Amino acid sequence: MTDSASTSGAQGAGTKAAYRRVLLKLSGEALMGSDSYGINRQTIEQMCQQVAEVNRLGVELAVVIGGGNIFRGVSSGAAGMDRATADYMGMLATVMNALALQDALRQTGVEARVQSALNIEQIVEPYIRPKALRYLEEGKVVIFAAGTGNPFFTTDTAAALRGAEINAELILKATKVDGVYTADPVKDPSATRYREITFDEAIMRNLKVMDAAAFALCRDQKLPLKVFSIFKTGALTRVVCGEDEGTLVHV
Ligand SMILES: Nc1ncnc2c1ncn2[C@@H]1O[C@H](COP(=O)(O)OP(=O)(O)O)[C@@H](O)[C@H]1O
Ligand SMILES: O=c1ccn([C@@H]2O[C@H](COP(=O)(O)OP(=O)(O)O)[C@@H](O)[C@H]2O)c(=O)[nH]1
Repeated sequence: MTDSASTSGAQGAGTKAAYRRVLLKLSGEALMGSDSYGINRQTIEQMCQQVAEVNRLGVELAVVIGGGNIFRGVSSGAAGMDRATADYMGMLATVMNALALQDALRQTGVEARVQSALNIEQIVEPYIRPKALRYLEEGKVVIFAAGTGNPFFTTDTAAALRGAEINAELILKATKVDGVYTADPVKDPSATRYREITFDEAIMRNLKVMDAAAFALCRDQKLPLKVFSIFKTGALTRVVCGEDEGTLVHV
């Protein structure tokens, strides 16, 4: 936990934020909600409400959005394709999600800017770090699209990378499960949830809630990570307020 809340002025409706700047990794696949493809309207609206709440608390929020709801380089739909080509398609999928999220946030009354790691300037502005920092200081949500801009990576790694670049105090991984478990809870119902765990232990135990490259980058940069459910109402605010929610992964 940081002590920045006292200096951030991040207060609202009796709730006090524990962080000044955070990076939220939003799973593309989780955006599908109960659908089998694309973006579920109810899920994205619910997420936008939560983002708006955090924005109102005065917390600077950047988002890295995934693309698994549309295309994944390693999916069966990409079987037989050149891996790098499939990954570029996956990155383009994240740009579509970023635009959808920006639009949904605008409808919720939150100003957001999209920056892409791949140049598609007719659609979104390119990633320019100082500009992203300026937007954050202005209270705008910055959505980082196209992952790291490189094939063979994931948006989890992009979250760790951008989180380190913008000096985020915490990476928030909003996903389909409510934390890190002793085993994949989808496959093993007897798995139990950790309240906290170190990066080394998570890597050593091969707990696959985030890929190893992302874990390693967070660990090396001493960037703590909270894993929590995208579907639990109010969970994002509780995490940002330092409450007991999900799993904290730390050095
Ligand atoms: N030890 C574990 N604890 C929690 N989730 C796990 C674990 N091992 C595998 N998972 C799976 O990892 C998924 C989240 O990671 P990932 O596939 O990267 O999803 P996302 O689309 O959120 O990036 C969860 O839905 C869960 O089923
Ligand atoms: O830096 C990156 C980020 C993403 N991707 C591609 O984009 C897809 C979608 O991202 P991801 O699987 O991380 O999305 P999520 O799991 O959040 O739905 C990946 O499968 C990769 O094919 C990539 O090649 N490089």
